[in-house]
Amino acid sequence: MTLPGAVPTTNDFPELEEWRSLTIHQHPQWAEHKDFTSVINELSAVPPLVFAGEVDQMRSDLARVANGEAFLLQGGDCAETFAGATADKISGRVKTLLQMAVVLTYGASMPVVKMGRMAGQFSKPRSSNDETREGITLPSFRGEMVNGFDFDENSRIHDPNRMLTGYHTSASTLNLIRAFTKGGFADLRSVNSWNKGFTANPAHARYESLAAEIDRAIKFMEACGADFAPFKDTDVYTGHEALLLDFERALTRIDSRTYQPYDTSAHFLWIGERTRGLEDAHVNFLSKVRNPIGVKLGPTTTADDALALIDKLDPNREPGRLTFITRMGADKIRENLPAIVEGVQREGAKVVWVADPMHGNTISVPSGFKTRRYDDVIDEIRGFFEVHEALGTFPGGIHVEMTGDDVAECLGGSDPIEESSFADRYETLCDPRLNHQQSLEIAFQVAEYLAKR
Ligand SMILES: O=C[C@H](O)[C@H](O)COP(=O)(O)O
Ligand SMILES: C=C(OP(=O)(O)O)C(=O)O
Ligand SMILES: [Mn+2]
Repeated sequence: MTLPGAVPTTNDFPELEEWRSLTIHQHPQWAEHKDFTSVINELSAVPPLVFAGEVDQMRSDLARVANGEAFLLQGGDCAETFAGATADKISGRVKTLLQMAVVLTYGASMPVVKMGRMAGQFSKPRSSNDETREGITLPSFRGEMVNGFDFDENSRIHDPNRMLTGYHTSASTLNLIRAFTKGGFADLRSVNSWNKGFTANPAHARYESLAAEIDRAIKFMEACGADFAPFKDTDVYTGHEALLLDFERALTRIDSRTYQPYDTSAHFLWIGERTRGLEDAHVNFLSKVRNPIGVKLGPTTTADDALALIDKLDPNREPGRLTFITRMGADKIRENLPAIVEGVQREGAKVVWVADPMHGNTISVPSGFKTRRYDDVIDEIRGFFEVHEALGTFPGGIHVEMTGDDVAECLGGSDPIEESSFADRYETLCDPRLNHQQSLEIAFQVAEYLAKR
């Protein structure tokens, strides 16, 4: 659609400023910082990280998920780090995501929409504002776009200049994701061959037959002379929690085709469990941009909460606009989810339902590490599938904290991670992630459920 006249600017959209007068939780204390205004001015002028057309494409891909015609895989670090934006680490994560996606595509017999918690996942809501170690209390670490992880007074200051580093690190990460996924690296046959490393591990013998089926399907396509050119490229979208509204507002631009505001910091943005207050700043701001939006729903969510969020964030009931990411905990999902899904069903709204099996299953072990048990993660996913199957709704996807590295942060899996490995291989700055093997195992198990549906 081309509209006549000059393209408006964000100044022509006063509703983009409404959030400023509302209650805002989990926001950095940096408005008085001497560099705050210059940073915001700079961020308001930098090029967008994503284009509105791609955002629209993702919304329509998610509409297919809402309609039960595609499955969503969203994964990446709990908290990305600036130092972690290296070619090796980014390719490890992209590779793992693509490997999972191939297995899920086969299991679901449908396209998989792929989204990294990548290229922008640099800010964290925390349970507590402060952290105390050996009698010293400092502000909590809130992600590298806010403050530093090192436990010293200087590092924990909320510094708006970090938003600029966050922007540039997101840009270089996204550049590499695009290069990998459009430059032949994502070729279906290579991705499938990487999965052979997983099944070669005797601990994963039970997944061999599924892996062999996928391999045979690809060989069959080759034998038939199928053209593999379209399978050399793929789309990997980006998404992060839209926590820092200063940053999100500064990256918002008016699309020259539609004259509508888009938050160009990522394709997809979600609102966290701690900031989803209906009348609060985060819900207000995200209701004003055209991106597909997610909301995390924790164990206290009621059907009325979900319906009110739909009215605010998806008043036109547009499939693909709104994703509910449920994170109840393995022990609560079967009890809490049905009423919410039934309420949404009664209303006739079409949302994407996604399971985050991580955030309701965090525990602390005596050595002090935060962890999650692989079995709880799988159990929450299983509960999510059971509820949707019973209600006739579509379990649209999974959202996991994962990495391509061989870390030891979550317990268990078929090649089990034990607590004794945490001392050497626990690297996350916030929540524990599934390592490469655990991530693939989740994909194989979910593919088995999807194949049975
Ligand atoms: O990633 C989610 C939250 O930021 C995280 O779970 C909060 O962790 P905390 O309870 O240690 O603050
Ligand atoms: C903060 C997060 O989750 P939640 O809002 O569900 O706690 C997260 O996804 O890292
Ligand atoms: Mn997390």
